[in-house]
Amino acid sequence: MKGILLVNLGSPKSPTAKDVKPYLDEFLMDKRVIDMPYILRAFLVKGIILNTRPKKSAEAYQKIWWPEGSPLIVISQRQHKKVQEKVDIPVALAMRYGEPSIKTGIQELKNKGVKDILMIPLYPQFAMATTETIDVLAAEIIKKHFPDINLTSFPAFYKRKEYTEALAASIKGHLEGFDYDHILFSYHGVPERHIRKSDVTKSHCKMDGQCCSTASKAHEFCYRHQCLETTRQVTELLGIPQEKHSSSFQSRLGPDKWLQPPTDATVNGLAEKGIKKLAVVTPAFVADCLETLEEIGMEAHHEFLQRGGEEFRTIPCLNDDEMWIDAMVTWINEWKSK
Ligand SMILES: C=CC1=C(C)c2cc3[nH]c(cc4nc(cc5[nH]c(cc1n2)c(C)c5CCC(=O)O)C(CCC(=O)O)=C4C)c(C)c3C=C
Ligand SMILES: [Fe+2]
Ligand SMILES: [Fe+2]
Repeated sequence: MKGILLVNLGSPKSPTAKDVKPYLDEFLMDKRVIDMPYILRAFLVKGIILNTRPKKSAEAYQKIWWPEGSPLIVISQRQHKKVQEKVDIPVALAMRYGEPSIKTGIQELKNKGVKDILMIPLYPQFAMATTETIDVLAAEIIKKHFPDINLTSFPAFYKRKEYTEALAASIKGHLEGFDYDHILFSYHGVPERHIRKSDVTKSHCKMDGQCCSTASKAHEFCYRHQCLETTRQVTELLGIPQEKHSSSFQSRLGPDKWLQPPTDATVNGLAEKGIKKLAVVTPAFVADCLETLEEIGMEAHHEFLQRGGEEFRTIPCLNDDEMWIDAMVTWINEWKSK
């Protein structure tokens, strides 16, 4: 029998420093997230970051936590339930960090008689820190614990029309009645080094403003290209002119050079340039989470108003939007009928 495994990032068990610490430990000790040799990574994460960040992050989580739990988890559960209602094969949900684990998700499917799994990492754009780490861990788990199960991973879906059309329709709906001056596409950032490491040609990605719009084999695994391409496709579908939109990268952590331009400086710069009505959309996430609800919905919103902006609209992620659920159902049915 065939089955589906949906995988997202994961959240701490509760918004307390005590529960945020092990979550950050597992997350940041992943060599595809902080891609340093083990000794250096352990020094940076266990010796420095874990001393102060859990408390600061817990405070941020407390601001966005829902009575039912972490928004990322609750929304992922809603997505899981809706997809399951629309397909006739078992669907399980797993998280890369924390619970429910990928191993538990595969076990759940196996218990239902599944031998052939389509795993869908819930990230529209490929990144070493997201899609790749899920693929690698799932392959290790299969090899070690479930050698009789066949697993196929669904690639990043940034250019599938079901996704871009669902995103465009959702943005359109959320912009209704809002006569915005500018719309910012804010993607989660990654260090520039991650882009170079994923460059299969070893020479294409220069982060020079040209490479991502020049056709290359590198783009299959270029996060920056896939983000900029997401913006291009969606703005084209919505007819948003060039001068009314831009893209930026949020959530920088650590001393490395991250993708440019940063969202915080971009939002501040737009306000200082006289933009009064700003909409922000976050297409690197398919479920609202700390990065969208707090960093954009609260922090960026506040900074924009402080600098003379008048109206700020955070466009929700796709969450359990029907067109998005139907997009996943279409991909599942296509795979199922192969
Ligand atoms: C080196 C650090 C990080 C990289 C690289 C990174 C890439 C990356 N992350 C997401 C999606 C999410 N990240 C989230 C939270 C989060 N991310 C980092 C660090 C890196 N992310 C940290 C330390 C945290 C935890 C919160 C904090 O302390 O700031 C989340 C939210 C999770 C939640 O529980 O709500 C998501 C989702 C992507 C897509 C990405 C690369 C493309
Ligand atoms: Fe992150
Ligand atoms: Fe590029």
